[in-house]
Amino acid sequence: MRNAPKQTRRHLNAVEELKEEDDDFDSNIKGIYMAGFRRSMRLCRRRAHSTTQPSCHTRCPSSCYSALNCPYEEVVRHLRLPQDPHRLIALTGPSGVGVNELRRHLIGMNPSIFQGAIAHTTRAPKAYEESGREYFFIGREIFDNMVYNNRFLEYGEHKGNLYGTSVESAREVLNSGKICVLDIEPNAIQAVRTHELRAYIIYVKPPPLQRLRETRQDSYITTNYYDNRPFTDEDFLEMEESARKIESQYWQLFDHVIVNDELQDSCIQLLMAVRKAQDEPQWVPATWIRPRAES
Ligand SMILES: Nc1ncnc2c1ncn2[C@@H]1O[C@H](COP(=O)(O)OP(=O)(O)OP(=O)(O)O)[C@@H](O)[C@H]1O
Repeated sequence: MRNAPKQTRRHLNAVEELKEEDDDFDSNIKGIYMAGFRRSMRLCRRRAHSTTQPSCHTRCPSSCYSALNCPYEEVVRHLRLPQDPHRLIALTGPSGVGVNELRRHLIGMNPSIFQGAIAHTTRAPKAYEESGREYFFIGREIFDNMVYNNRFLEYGEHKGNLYGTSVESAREVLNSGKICVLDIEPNAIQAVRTHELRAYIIYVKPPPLQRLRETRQDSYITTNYYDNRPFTDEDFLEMEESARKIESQYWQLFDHVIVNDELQDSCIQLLMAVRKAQDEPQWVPATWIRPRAES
């Protein structure tokens, strides 16, 4: 689509406008409700990647302490106690690598254990939608207020509507005893690495180019024009370039890396990583265990 001639592009823009109502990703997959799994949010993120002016924003952790700016971070070995809430699982990676696919599979494997966080939006609900099920439908003023009060882990604008994942939504899943599984942009990692959410960060890495070509033969990439189309080599190269940038900036914050080659293998690796995160001792920032030592 990036190379579409002007005439085609104009036509695509018109199609895009006509399809404005179809912004969201299918919310009910095999009878399992996928709260928080939304194409609109992903498209908003993708646009942020392609411009220098980010349209997605993330929350500054309460202390604004940044492990990114600090060459060393004090860590301690920590085992979650059975009575403690689960650690949040945050999946991240370059666009198109399969972050959502893996998240969807994980939740689908056992929806009574894994759950996404319900997002907030300022867009109007559709006839079949209920606030608190597909989204929390709120007015712009309330949304702005939530932004002002630092209540979103990340938020962004898409087609004039605001979308965001709140700390409370994630907390609610964790407090219910389930494991909250989010897909986030790398720049939101800091927002979930908190004493409360204790996020376990899983980076989804693309396999080498030849394996991308082989494994994605029958896969489709979601474009900004809402038409799913087969992957091209240009998409793969873009994905690799994006992966390089993400890795150079965030590698030290990843708890686990999954090379998303064969989907089935990746799903098994993901399940094992999630179990380890919850049930085995892990290195975590010392400030999570002794919050006061942070200042
Ligand atoms: N291991 C894999 N093998 C084959 N196809 C895959 C694999 N992983 C993901 N896919 C397919 O690649 C496409 C893009 O995956 P997905 O939508 O999960 O990307 P993403 O990382 O969430 O990126 P974005 O947020 O930009 O959509 C989907 O069609 C998905 O089914």
